[in-house]
Amino acid sequence: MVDKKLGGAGLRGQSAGETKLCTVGKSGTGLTYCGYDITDLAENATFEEVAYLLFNGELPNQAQLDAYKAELKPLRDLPQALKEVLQRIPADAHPMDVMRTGCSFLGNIEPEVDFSQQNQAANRLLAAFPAIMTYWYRFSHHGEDIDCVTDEDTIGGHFLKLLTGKTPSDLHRRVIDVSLILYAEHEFNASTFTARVCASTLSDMYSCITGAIGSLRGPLHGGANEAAMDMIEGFKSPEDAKEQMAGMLARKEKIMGFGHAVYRTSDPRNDIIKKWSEKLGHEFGDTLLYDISVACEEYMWDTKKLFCNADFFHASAYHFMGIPTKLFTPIFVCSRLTGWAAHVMEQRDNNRIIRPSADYIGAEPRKVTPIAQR
Ligand SMILES: CC(=O)SCCNC(=O)CCNC(=O)[C@H](O)C(C)(C)COP(=O)(O)OP(=O)(O)OC[C@H]1O[C@@H](n2cnc3c(N)ncnc32)[C@H](O)[C@@H]1OP(=O)(O)O
Ligand SMILES: O=C([O-])CC(=O)C(=O)O
Repeated sequence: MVDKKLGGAGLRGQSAGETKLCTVGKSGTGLTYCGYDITDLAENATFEEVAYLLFNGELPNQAQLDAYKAELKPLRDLPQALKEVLQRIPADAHPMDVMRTGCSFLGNIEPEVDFSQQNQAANRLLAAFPAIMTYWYRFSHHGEDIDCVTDEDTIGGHFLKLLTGKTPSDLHRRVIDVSLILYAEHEFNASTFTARVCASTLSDMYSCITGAIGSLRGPLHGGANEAAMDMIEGFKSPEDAKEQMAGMLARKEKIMGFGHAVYRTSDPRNDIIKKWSEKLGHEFGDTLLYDISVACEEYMWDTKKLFCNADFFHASAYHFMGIPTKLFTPIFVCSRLTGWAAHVMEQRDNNRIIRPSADYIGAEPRKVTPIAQR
């Protein structure tokens, strides 16, 4: 892991543009948003403050934060036409496909007609994504036609209340808020780069975000938190985890939730979510899943020098909060939308269409043989 191959396939380590939004793998803890360290933000800010920071470049003061939250709250409800679309999506659909469709459909009925509406479009998605996910989930899985408005003050609390219908505990509100902060932004990762490529053609905000959701869906990116959950659920004990992981590595299988395209020795988000996972395990009254996760972490480091990325301890943390596994990656969407939209705005500010070149490795020039002679 320490000797990561740079350049070549995957554009690893190559600069593909400039950003003021984020640094990954630089000095300090290795992740900053607009100059603020992720650990500082996770301890001393809320997700709405981070969203404001990414969209405006500065943290809000209290009056600005109050005004921003007041602006977002009326945008939480879903139009009837969107509810009807969500009602038609079956329970066995992939929830990331639901998010992609929800985003795309909203772009049909509330389009971003010109770029002066970009903040409005981003705020609409930020406020409405929790309801898109939970309205579909509760309708398709439990036949409930839920009210998409809650009295919860924050986006995280609003999501938890929509999911369960119950007022969340302060601990759960805080953990989901921290999780949304951790997932909000990460420089030129695959989904953000997708959004920027789309933005560079001067396309609309909804198209950029819809494309980004498609890229986040894969198990090598956002889908890893669900894949990690599926894996750790199959381990009976910390000892069993180590034994089974040895087999997986011998079969050259990828262990989801480990490794990173940029970080070499650790992901700064891991320590933060790991601590919250431990706390939640104690509150849950059964820390087995946490203990198994710690055994996986130790084993992977000892044998392969591979470390947990942001996704690994999110699996146990979300599980302890009673969140269904299939909603893990959609929560990532609710958060990363802020980073994606901020990058779309930044790309538009100084745009040139993104169009790299390829090294040709195909056939030498040749003539078309008439079809009867092929
Ligand atoms: C929020 C996020 O999106 S974080 C990323 C979430 N994704 C995952 O957790 C999926 C599992 N991890 C991976 O597939 C990879 O580590 C990635 C996609 C994140 C990064 O890929 P790369 O930058 O190509 O990995 P890297 O160059 O560090 O790989 C070095 C070696 O370690 C191996 N390796 C890397 N990660 C893992 C893993 N999780 N399990 C097993 N082997 C691994 C690679 O196969 C490679 O081996 P090789 O040289 O024999 O081919
Ligand atoms: O940066 C990456 O390649 C993946 C990642 O951790 C993220 O998007 O949060």
